[in-house]
Amino acid sequence: MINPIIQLENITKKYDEQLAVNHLSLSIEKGEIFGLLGPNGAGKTTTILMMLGLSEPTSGSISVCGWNPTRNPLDVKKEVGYLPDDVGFYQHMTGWQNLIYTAQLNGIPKEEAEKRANDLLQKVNLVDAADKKTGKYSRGMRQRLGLADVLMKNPSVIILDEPTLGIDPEGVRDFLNLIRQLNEEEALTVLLSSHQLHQVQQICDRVGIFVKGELLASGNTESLGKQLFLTAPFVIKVIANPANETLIEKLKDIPQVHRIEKVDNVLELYCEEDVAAEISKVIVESGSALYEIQKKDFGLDEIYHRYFEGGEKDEHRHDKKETNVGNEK
Ligand SMILES: Nc1ncnc2c1ncn2[C@@H]1O[C@H](COP(=O)(O)OP(=O)(O)OP(=O)(O)O)[C@@H](O)[C@H]1O
Repeated sequence: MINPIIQLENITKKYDEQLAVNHLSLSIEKGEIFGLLGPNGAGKTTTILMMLGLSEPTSGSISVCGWNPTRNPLDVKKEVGYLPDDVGFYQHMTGWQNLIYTAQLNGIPKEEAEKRANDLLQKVNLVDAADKKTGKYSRGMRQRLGLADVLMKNPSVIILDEPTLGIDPEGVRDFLNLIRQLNEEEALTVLLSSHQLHQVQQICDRVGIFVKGELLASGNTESLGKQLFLTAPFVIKVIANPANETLIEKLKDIPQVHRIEKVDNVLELYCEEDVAAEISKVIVESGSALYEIQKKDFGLDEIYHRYFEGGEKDEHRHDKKETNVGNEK
């Protein structure tokens, strides 16, 4: 990594005997949007608190904007805006007043604070609600105000813990677009945690899959599939007629094909490489008609099912050959 702004090296965090984070190493580059993704209890919040200097790692080292958060929490606080999952405002104060109050706490001069509050309220689309008490804001409005609030001190990094929780689908889309826009316009580095892989992966440059305190894989979604499903990262879906045992036996002879699943005339071939051309050739040469062949977007659906719907297995680093029914090689 050329220019890491956040770097965790071999971080472990234990709460008494409970291991919350296990030998985590992670680098986040300046200007990227990184998604720390994993089911509840994976250790996401604990990791964030350690980056902010609000919790001390049991072992390992952390650098955020060049600072050690345990030793220099105030220097980290100046550079990093943090939006917790349960953002709270002074409910009797308006959105505008809350922002100005945050500016005062951060020692921002009045004139600059007012200008910044105006700009940010516009950016997060809350100009019309600026004079409304935050006690009357919806969850989505509070999240948008929260974003404006963390940006008041002009941070170089923002960390958002479960930022889409409790927002309706349209609100989620708007909120994520806003994060992307701010990342581009303000050259912000964004770290967000979520257990909603499908929701947030669209705006993340890279994601890390975090399960039971361990980072199982990180990268863009294609590379995640390859890392997590080592033996057969490609799934090729084929509709052929007849899709009988003779054809299946011939397809199994392709060395890169690990396993085949069949439902009616649809075959799904789990392969270690993209051998779609070879598969088409075998089907046509065997005399079957080939109606459709396509590469399935395997990584995300499978990752989602296995890691985010509670289906994760101890054998997570291997492909699930053993769970297949029917046409195992
Ligand atoms: N203060 C604490 N004392 C003891 N155990 C804790 C503490 N905070 C977290 N844990 C445990 O550490 C593990 C990781 O929790 P953490 O809150 O970091 O996960 P998470 O991925 O943020 O989950 P969620 O999405 O539910 O917030 C869990 O098993 C949790 O019970």
